[in-house]
Amino acid sequence: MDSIIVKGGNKLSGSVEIEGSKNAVLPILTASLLASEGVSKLHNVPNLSDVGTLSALLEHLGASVELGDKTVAIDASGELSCDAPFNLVNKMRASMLVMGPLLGRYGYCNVAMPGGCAIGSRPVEQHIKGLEKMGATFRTVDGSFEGKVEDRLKGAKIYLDFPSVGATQNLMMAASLAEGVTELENAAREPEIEDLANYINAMGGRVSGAGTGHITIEGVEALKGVDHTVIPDRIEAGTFMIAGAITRSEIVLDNVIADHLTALISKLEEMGIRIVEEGNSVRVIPGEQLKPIKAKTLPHPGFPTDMQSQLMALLATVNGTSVITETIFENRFMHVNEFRNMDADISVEENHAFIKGGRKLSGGRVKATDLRAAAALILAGLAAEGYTVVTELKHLDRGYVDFHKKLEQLGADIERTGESSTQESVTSSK
Ligand SMILES: CC(=O)N[C@H]1[C@@H](OP(=O)(O)OP(=O)(O)OC[C@H]2O[C@@H](n3ccc(=O)[nH]c3=O)[C@H](O)[C@@H]2O)O[C@H](CO)[C@@H](O)[C@@H]1O
Ligand SMILES: C=C(OP(=O)(O)O)C(=O)O
Repeated sequence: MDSIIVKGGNKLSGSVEIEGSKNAVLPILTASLLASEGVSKLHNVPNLSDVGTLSALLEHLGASVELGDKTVAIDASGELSCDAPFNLVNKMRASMLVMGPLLGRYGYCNVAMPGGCAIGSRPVEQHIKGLEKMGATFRTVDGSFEGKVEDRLKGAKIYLDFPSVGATQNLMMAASLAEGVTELENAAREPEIEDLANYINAMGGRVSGAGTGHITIEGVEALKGVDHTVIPDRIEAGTFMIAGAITRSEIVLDNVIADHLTALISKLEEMGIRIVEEGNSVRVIPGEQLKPIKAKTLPHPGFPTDMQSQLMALLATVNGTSVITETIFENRFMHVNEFRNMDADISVEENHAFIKGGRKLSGGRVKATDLRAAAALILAGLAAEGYTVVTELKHLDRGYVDFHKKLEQLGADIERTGESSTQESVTSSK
């Protein structure tokens, strides 16, 4: 079984290059299905297993997908199939994002339900309700959502009960080929939504207001393939900010949009860590004595749930009691037990975690419970006494390119053992 072994205590120094965003490239890959002519070429694509998984699904649907060095070329101009089977959908939630493009282009989709996952049940009723408002009808057959549209989707006014990232993306894509204008109210405002809107607009679409809670989409007759460069991964960047902070080391992160990280940066500053912008780079300068804080996860521009476990690792090294409140996913404290195995003093009441920090963490054998927990446990290992062994790395490979190699380059004492000790994420999962 693959594992990462970290010996804690090393200081880090130097710089690290941040990859393109996983959560931006996945919807953009599915949006490529909207193009009935031309080829899309995506740049700054991270070499992640999720990209391989989704590419395999697009190929199953009939698109041709060519993976290169940080690029993917997608030709979806031929006739596509509209059936996304369970074995290709169950590995990742983002597979649901083929629904909007298929309904928009063909008026039909049959997409298996990915089901719940470690961090919560993750229902999709906001996706379905919005698509129904645009004229689709759904039935569930053998665990799949079969959606049909008479003729063509129609623009509609849609209010989202919660600013769901995935629902906003699915509806934006569907509406781009609908007849008339769609207005999304209480839409998600994540930077990845803006990146998707920019891609759709370059393809010939008409999306305005992305990045705000009110998005307007004017449907067009057809879209075409284009070149697009994916935005930097704000969560990978945030994870490396914490790598600097948890080892009390000054490091530099290259290829970062600091404006996408305002909530995290403000929390780190509150703790006594300076984050200095230097063009497209940021320098992380931890103070000597860090302070405990309170943080609450919220939809963007609030503090991201995808940074919650990494922040918890850091707070476990800071004297005093910190409190983290998780409001996005009902079951995203699975890593707490693993941190406890490293001697962290953390208690959980409902959706609040109380972290009594300052006691030296000790190495141990721990299991990644989800993607971000994998990174968080490795970060904790950097600060722990002795050796930490982190297993279940399939989660890590979904979202981090060469994580251990990047940390080693910065000076960490870390190695990866097992079959895929050299990460070959994209090709191995396709
Ligand atoms: C590939 C990708 O971009 N994944 C991100 C995306 O996931 P994803 O798009 O799945 O996240 P959503 O914003 O949709 O989900 C947030 C919350 O809303 C709930 N919900 C969502 C849809 C719905 O129809 N009904 C419903 O109740 C979910 O169960 C969850 O509790 O945003 C999450 C929240 O920032 C991030 O953690 C994920 O990394
Ligand atoms: C939860 C995450 O991703 P996904 O929605 O793809 O599971 C994440 O990136 O932390």
